[in-house]
Amino acid sequence: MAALWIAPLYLDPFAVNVLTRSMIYAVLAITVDLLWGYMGALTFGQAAFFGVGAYATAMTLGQFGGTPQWMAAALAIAVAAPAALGLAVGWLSFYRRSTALYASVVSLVVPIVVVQLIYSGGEATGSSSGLVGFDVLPFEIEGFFRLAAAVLVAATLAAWIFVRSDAGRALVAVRDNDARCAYLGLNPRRIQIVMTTALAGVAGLAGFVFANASAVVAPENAGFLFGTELVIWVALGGRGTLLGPVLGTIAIDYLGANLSGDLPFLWQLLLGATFVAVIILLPGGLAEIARRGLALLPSGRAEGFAPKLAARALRPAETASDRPLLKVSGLAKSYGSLKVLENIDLEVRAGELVSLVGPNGAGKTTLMRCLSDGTEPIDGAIAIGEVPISGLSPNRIVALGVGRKFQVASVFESLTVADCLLLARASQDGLSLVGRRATLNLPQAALDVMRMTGLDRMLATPVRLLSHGQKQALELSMVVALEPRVILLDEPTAGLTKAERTTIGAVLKSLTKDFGVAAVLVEHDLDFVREISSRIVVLHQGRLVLDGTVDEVVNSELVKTIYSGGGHD
Ligand SMILES: Nc1ncnc2c1ncn2[C@@H]1O[C@H](COP(=O)(O)OP(=O)(O)OP(=O)(O)O)[C@@H](O)[C@H]1O
Repeated sequence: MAALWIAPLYLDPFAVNVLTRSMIYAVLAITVDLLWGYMGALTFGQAAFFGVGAYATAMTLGQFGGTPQWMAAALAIAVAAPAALGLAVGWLSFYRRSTALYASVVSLVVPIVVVQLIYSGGEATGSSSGLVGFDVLPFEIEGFFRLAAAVLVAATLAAWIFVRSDAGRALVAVRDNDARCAYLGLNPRRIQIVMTTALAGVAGLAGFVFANASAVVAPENAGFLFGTELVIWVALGGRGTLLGPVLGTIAIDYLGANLSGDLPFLWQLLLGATFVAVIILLPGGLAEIARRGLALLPSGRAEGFAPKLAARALRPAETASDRPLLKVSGLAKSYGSLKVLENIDLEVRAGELVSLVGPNGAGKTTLMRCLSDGTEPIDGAIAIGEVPISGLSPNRIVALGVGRKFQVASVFESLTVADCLLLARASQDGLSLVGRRATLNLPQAALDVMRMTGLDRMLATPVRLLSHGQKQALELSMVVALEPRVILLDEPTAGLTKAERTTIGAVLKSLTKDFGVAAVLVEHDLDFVREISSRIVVLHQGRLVLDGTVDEVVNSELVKTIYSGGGHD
């Protein structure tokens, strides 16, 4: 801060002017980095929000003058207008079932639309010539330099605190695996929309400073070319790091201003070639070089953060009752003309562990999907407790008390073991926007799974370094940490050793017997099924062909025929 404060006294006016602009662009680079580097949404739209903020400032000050009241009003409009546009764009980009590519295309269209609006705005927007001659803050160039520096330092600090907080972990979780986020009861769409809105507001703030500092706004400030440049600067600097994009943007914009006047084509060529080289050779950007250098120093290899683990008291056991916790009536599901499930009736009560068996392709995973996602098109009805789940997205079904473990372990590869568990508790314990939770309170059953697989000693380990079996165990711990009333488990023991399987069996038995959880388990290991199930349901070619006690099913001729490859219609 001190260096930035005195820098304008030692720099020539050209450098002061250019660096003021570069630092404002660096604020924008931070917003692109948070959206793309951390949350995984490649965006070209930040230029549009910046342009709207700059134009809102210029139009307000041009119309009403730069009195303190109108200056404050211009600032408020410069933040609120892009934020409102950001809300609309966020909603359009991240509605349910939209893809990442779709969101990027929307972000590309927004600057084009905004520029067209500026062109067709006549005198109000100055059309292609932009706006000049409006009142600005009464600063000298040094004052604007310091204002830009203060905004940049504040934005960098705020972003730094945020990405290191618990909530920052949720951002990375959305990038890694938004489906898992939803199945932990978080709402990834809402996180994406809130971030788009908030960062559109920050871009608008940068636009306010820019309009004041440069005293001119032009359509290029909102255009998609500028939006693309921001992406290039962030990629070169190192997306997913904060200092990389900040320093990268300042360096490239400053160099560009110095070189592009004399060598416009050569500069573009140089920048393009460096961009391609960095993407191919150094996907982590220039920050990667710094990181590799730091990692060589003993002090550079800092251990990741790990909270203390503690057991939390589970809520009292669900009282045994005749009312089913899970009720499926007349369920049918087709993919086009392929009927995958037909006329399924199933009830699971508190304390029951129902195993779902059947040959490959019988429809077991599809049934699990229908039970945990109310937006799947189906015929028939499914209720959790007494609440019909039709139309409810997975995160709302989690809120009804349903936890689902997937067939292939679904965890967050870029996060640590502790972070995964933290996110599993987020829907109940909340997430801090500024700090880290020091103690992680998990249900005893989740701790048991952790202890027996040694995960409790690997809290700071990145998930991508875990073995297949450890990832399975971690996902199971996460699902148990949700404290579900109904737990859906698709092959939870695949890839685990015999000893681990036995312990998982004991954990599941305890969850159902002692805590009244209703469990549905898909499992191919019939010995395991026999040991722990209270009932077995046999699915064959999409139909429920048998629902009985362990003995009834194991001794059934029909089951023997199905598993020996017979039983076809
Ligand atoms: N998204 C989809 N689109 C089209 N067909 C699908 C889809 N998902 C599943 N199917 C089909 O539905 C049938 C049932 O699949 P499902 O995965 O539910 O079986 P499963 O019993 O879980 O098998 P496995 O034990 O191999 O996991 C299969 O014929 C499969 O090809």
